[in-house]
Amino acid sequence: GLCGFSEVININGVSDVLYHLALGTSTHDLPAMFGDVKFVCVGGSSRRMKAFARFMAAELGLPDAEADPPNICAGTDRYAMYKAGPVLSVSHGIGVPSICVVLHELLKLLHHARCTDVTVIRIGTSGGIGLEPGTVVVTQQAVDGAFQPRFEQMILGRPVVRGTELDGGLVAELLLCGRELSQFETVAGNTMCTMDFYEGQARLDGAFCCFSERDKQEYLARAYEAGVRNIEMEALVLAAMCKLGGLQAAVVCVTLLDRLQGDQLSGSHELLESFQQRPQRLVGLFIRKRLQASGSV
Ligand SMILES: O=P(O)(O)O[C@H]1O[C@H](CO)[C@@H](O)[C@H]1O
Ligand SMILES: O=c1cc[nH]c(=O)[nH]1
Repeated sequence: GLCGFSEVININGVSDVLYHLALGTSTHDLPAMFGDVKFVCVGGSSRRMKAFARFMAAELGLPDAEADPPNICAGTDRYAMYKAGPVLSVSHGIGVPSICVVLHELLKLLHHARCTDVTVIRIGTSGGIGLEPGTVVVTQQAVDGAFQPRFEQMILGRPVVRGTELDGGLVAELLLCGRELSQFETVAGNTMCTMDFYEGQARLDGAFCCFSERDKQEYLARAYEAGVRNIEMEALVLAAMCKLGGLQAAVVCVTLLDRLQGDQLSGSHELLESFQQRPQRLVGLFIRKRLQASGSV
C-alpha cells in the first residue's frame, strides 16, 4: 500500500462507501478501475476538470482523445471525476470543507485501488499580489490568513494543527516546466488559503465590509512581505492531507487579477478562460515528462 496509509486511514470492516463520489468497495472494482493512477489533479470547477482530462488524453496520445470523457462520479452531482490513462481529474468545489471531504474519499480510493507513487496537484485560479494577471504561481508554502504554514481544524471540540509543508523538489520541477513552455510568466511564492472569497481575502466588495481600502492595502502589503504572491481557498488542506498521507503534492494556480489594483473579476469571459488553461498546460507538460522519464509513454 501507500506509505503511511494504514496508520492514517483506518478502514474498519470489509466494505467502504465513498459516499460523495458515488463509489464503493462492494459496488465497484476499484483496483481494476484506478490501479494504474499515478497523478491526481484537482480543481474547483467540474468543467475545467473535464477539459483537463481531454487535454491530457491528447497530450499523452491516448486512443480515445477526441471522445468526451465519461464522468466516473455520474451517480452524484457533488463532485465530477474523469480519467485519462494514469491521470485522474477531479473537481473539488469551493473552499476548505469541500476539498477536505473529497480528499478523504480520494485518499481512501487510492488506498483501496492499491495505487503507489501518486502525485497530487491542484490546478486552480487565485488572486495575485503585485503580479501581472495571468501569472502562474507554483506554491512554495501554503499559509493561513496570518501567514503561518498551519492548517487548524476542530476535531473532538479541540483545535488540531497540522503542518502544510510541500515538496521543494516538485516545486523546482514545475518551475522548470513553466520555463520550458515559456508561454506565460511562472513564479514560485507562498499561497495564502482563506475561508472566504470576500472579507477573508480583504475584499471591499462583499455584502459586508468592516475595514477601509487603507486597511486592505496594509494587510496585502504585509502578506507580500511574508512572501505571499497569491490567495485562494484550498491549498492548506491539500498540503496538510497529502503530507499526512505520505503523498507528493503541489499547488499551481493562475492569478486572475492583481489584488493591489482591485477586487472585482471584470476581465472578459474569454480572457479568464484562457488564464485557467495555463496551469493545465504547465502540469500537462510536467506529467508527460514524468511519464517519459519512467518509460511509460
Ligand atoms: O478556481 P478554483 O480551483 O476553484 O480556485 C479558486 O477559485 C475559487 C473562488 O473563486 C476557490 O475555490 C479558489 O480556491
Ligand atoms: O481573487 C481570487 C480569485 C480566484 N480565487 C480566489 O480565491 N480569489
